[in-house]
Amino acid sequence: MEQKFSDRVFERVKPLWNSYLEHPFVKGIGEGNVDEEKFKHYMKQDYIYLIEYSRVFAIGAAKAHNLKTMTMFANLLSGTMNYEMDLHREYAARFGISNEELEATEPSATVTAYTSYMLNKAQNGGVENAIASVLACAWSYNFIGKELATWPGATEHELYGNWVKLYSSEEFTKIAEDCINLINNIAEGKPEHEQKELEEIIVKTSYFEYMFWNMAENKSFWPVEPTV
Ligand SMILES: Cc1ncc(CN)c(N)n1
Repeated sequence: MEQKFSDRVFERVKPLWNSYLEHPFVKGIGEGNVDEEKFKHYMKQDYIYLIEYSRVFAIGAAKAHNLKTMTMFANLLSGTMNYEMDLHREYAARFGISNEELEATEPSATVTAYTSYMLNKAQNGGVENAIASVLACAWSYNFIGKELATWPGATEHELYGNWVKLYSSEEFTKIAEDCINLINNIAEGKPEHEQKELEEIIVKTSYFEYMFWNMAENKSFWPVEPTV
């Protein structure tokens, strides 16, 4: 059977994605013992990350060559803004954070770097760059969610259970699978050097994902100069 582009990508990123499962913040969600202040910081930063991530889907829709691809990007955009971001709004309400405050969150250095990278690639390339920029985001969260859902008590945890449930849900699995199908359809038949460029975007965004988990664990924002 012919290898799909996503199979080759998965082989490359698997060690890095497996390391997410060892990350203290991710493990803490699965074990239900993440510090609440760290989780609040993560949730706020993730909300504004998702606004920029949604823009990448919009760019993909605008650059699509046919109606089927355009519709898929539009559905991914709607799924993110209405389904995934509802989780963040629900957590914010529990923490007493208004939607206005959530939306006005100042982006950290990691969020700024990550979203600037994705938007730059999507704006300066074709539709293939748009989907390559968001693939690791959707797919790796589903990879993590499905794994954590097998950990004892993870989906029932009173605070973090909803996170695990959403990212392992059928709806979110469909979002991840739609991204995988899009990249396979778009990468198919492209010359090796172009496939390599897409693979590089997916590897870089996978590194950014790791940096995001670090940002959450360390509650980091911007580095502070010791002398100022
Ligand atoms: C940083 C990040 N990456 C990916 C996802 C999943 N859309 C997310 N919510 N946040």
